[in-house]
Amino acid sequence: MGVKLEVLGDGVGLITFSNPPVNALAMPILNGLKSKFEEASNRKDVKAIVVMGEYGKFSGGFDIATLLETQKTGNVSLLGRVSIDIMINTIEGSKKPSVAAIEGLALGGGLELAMSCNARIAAPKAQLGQPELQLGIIPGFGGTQRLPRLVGLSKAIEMMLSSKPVTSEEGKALGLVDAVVSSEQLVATARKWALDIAEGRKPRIISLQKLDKLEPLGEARRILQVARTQAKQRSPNIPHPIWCLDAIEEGVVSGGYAGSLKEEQCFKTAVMSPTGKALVHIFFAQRATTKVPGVTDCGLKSRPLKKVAVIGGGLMGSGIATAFILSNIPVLLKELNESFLQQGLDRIKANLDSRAKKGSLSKEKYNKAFSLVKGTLDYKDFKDVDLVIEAVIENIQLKQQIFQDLEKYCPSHCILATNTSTIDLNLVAQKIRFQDRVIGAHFFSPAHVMPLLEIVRSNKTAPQVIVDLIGVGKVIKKVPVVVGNCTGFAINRMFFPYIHSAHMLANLGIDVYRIDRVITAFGMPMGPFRLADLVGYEVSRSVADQFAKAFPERTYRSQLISLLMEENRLGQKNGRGFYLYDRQLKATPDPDFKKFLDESRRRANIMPNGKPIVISDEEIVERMFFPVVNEACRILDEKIAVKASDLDISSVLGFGFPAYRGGVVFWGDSLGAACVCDKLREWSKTFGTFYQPCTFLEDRARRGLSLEAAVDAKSRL
Ligand SMILES: C[C@H](O)CC(=O)SCCNC(=O)CCNC(=O)[C@H](O)C(C)(C)COP(=O)(O)OP(=O)(O)OC[C@H]1O[C@@H](n2cnc3c(N)ncnc32)[C@H](O)[C@@H]1OP(=O)(O)O
Repeated sequence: MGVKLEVLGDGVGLITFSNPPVNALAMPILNGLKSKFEEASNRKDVKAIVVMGEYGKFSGGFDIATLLETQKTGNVSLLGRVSIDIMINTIEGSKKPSVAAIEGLALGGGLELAMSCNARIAAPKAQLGQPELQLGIIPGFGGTQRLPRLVGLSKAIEMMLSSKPVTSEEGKALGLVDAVVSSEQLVATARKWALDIAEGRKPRIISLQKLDKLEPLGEARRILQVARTQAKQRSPNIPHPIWCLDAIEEGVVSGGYAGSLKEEQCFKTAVMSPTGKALVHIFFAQRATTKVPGVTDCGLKSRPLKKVAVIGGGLMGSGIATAFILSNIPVLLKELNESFLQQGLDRIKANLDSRAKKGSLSKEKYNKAFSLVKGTLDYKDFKDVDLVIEAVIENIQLKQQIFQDLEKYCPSHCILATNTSTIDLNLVAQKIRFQDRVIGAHFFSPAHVMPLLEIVRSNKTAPQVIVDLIGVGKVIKKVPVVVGNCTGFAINRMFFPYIHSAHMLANLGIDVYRIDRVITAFGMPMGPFRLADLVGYEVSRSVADQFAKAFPERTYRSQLISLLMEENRLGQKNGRGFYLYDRQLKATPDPDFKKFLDESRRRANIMPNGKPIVISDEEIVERMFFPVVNEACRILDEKIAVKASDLDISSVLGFGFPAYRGGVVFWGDSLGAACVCDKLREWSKTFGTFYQPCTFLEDRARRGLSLEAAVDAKSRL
């Protein structure tokens, strides 16, 4: 880690910085850059400066660990005054011109550093972007000022608000990059460019003072107004997109320096905001999922995967097969008969078609992907597969038979995985000899789209097999979360109290449409009743049965869904469920729905004195999610998950808990363990054991500890 200055024979001062793996701009690097720029600026033998990152990467941006430390300590001075002090005064204000030589990536602060130079030369396919909003913050080293001046306001706003990078080639077309040259030519071209500027053959462009790409004031204000309206509509619960637009506007109206001052202020506010804290937490939580103590720290390497077999071509199996072939892994799809097999292959084709229709799959890639799937009816074809994923219906006997067959036909190194979402792994593997190669690979529907892979290990699963499956997850671009074995594992276990709470509230007199509205306003993609319509009631019922058996004391059973089914209301599937659906599947509340609700409430008979309870929207959210936090605590206590951040990521990627609230445990902590515990205890007095806080939560609340603090009990796995 460090910054060095090398003065080359042609008079170019080459500044190289390194901070593996992504050359993050930690404070020592930024201070090193400042000092080397000053030195180069003052040296008589330096005519011009080229700056580049080591290891084929420019920079992944400001060091996010520093953001975390600032948030944890509350010490905003850790952020320094980089924008004014280094980017404007030292780099742009240098006596010598500078050129950035970009390879690999220039993201966030990395791109801001490059934009402070007088030109940017990039190797092909580098990624350039301002992804700060994804972290709940805004660009803080001048990005809100320089990007609009280089690429125009509309494109700059789009890049910042979407957090999406552009390639070198796109950057060239936009004016962000001055030339794209091969990696071998990169430094030589940058040196020449820098000398051309120093010797007057090319203009010295100072991005912060550029005006030609900025729209006239009236037009700029209109663009900003439209962006503001859209940002508020799209993300009503988060403030930082608006702060980003405020900083841009200040720069457009009052000039780049005033804009930089405004940006600095908004950047610091954003870093310390609840959204900034939550999204920085999510960034690290996502990267921590592949660090499993006792498994990934033992020197094991994931073995290469050449061929996968998927058993069952239903919705899940076809989605899983699609995920593999899209990542160039050959798949053998096994079905019971020709007709089922054809249906499975057709489903895979439909998945690819839908990608192609959206423009995200070229004809060539489509053909390549589809050529990688082969159908079979015979286990004899399994002799060279490295991984089998069973994705048949949730029937224990059927799964046990399949695993016995697999043990017979698959090679001895082959991993045997089940996609069950609820059934105990030990039951699935009960009848086979080598249970150490059995693992759960729980995908979420649609499997080729949803980003999460819940990897379930039993107490017998070999660490090598877990490491292999983490590797598989990465290959197929999923976030793998490793959890222990129990009914529902981690994600469905957290989710089931949410659904039960919704039904309890409905039977306590709260309107189902109001519940859905409140939960959507909180940030979930849809409310629990709209979701039930989408998923189908059979699935909900079979999962509910499993939970009722495993956790009877905290199961709440309602008659509502049975009442709907009795009248052939099956949800979205037949256009009538909690909602009515038109041809475009647009859901509208049904005025006649009240009769089902009244009957369900009559049968449940839990309204105090027979009258609906009266509660605020805030309490609806708490009643829905505090039991989820409570279940997360049980999962941590039982060591089904090894760290709280795994549950945060699981809740965000598995059931759509808003990332900007940091995941369920982080959110619970933001309210305080005592607050969650006290309310649950209070509700449990009237409404029973469903709300009873668990001992882990009680203990944390009593000791004033956070829920995410590490668990000290020994693992039960
Ligand atoms: C003031 C400024 O405007 C503010 C900023 O610049 S904020 C930062 C803006 N930059 C970003 O948001 C980029 C964040 N990083 C990424 O998107 C991705 O890491 C990447 C595209 C750079 C690389 O992706 P990939 O190759 O899949 O590697 P990935 O596993 O994500 O990261 C590798 C390691 O680098 C770390 N890392 C990545 N970017 C980092 C950063 N900006 N700061 C600190 N660490 C970073 C990761 O935490 C991870 O560490 P680990 O190995 O200990 O878990």
